[in-house]
Amino acid sequence: MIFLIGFMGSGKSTIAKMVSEKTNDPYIEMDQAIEEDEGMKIRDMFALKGEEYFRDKETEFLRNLKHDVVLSTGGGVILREENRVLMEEGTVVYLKAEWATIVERLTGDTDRPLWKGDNTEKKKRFDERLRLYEEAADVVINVDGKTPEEISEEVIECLK
Ligand SMILES: Nc1ncnc2c1ncn2[C@@H]1O[C@H](COP(=O)(O)OP(=O)(O)O)[C@@H](O)[C@H]1O
Ligand SMILES: O=C(O)C1=C[C@@H](OP(=O)(O)O)[C@@H](O)[C@H](O)C1
Ligand SMILES: [Mg+2]
Repeated sequence: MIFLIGFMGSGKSTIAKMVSEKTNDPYIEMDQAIEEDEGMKIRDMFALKGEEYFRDKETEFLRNLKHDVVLSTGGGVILREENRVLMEEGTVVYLKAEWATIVERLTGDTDRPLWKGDNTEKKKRFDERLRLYEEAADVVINVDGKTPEEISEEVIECLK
């Protein structure tokens, strides 16, 4: 099992798909799987049911994961201790991006309910989470200035 973790915009969804295409290992995009299970977009889930409801779905998803897959998680998966413990079952790869990289990629994004407010608020969330990503990670890959192609190759390389 490979878990890709990292802040919103670090490239988890993009890289999981690419790694899976290169290795032929199956992959799951956790946010997408939850959206399909719930029949609802994540931003609507946050708005209608609240963040905790979504967090429960994330934990449930990890508890029920049976098959060996490449999994792109959502950026907040590291918030719950139970999730961090569940991910110890596999290799946790942290896609580490500088704040400037995140801003460059997500400016104008309206899909992510927690990508909101002014930059100080967003940066605070980023800073608060850094330690949790580092702690949960088995492997850290710096993604700044690299193409998805290069990052995918690095992920595959470090899993050998
Ligand atoms: N290495 C990269 N270089 C440039 N843009 C990237 C790279 N990886 C992802 N992106 C872009 O950044 C945005 C966020 O990527 P995404 O895979 O959704 O991240 P996450 O799942 O971590 O939030 C998307 O628009 C994606 O195309
Ligand atoms: O960081 C977060 O708390 C979240 C990140 C999102 O996934 P991405 O990291 O793929 O954007 C998604 O799970 C949800 O909007 C919450
Ligand atoms: Mg994603």
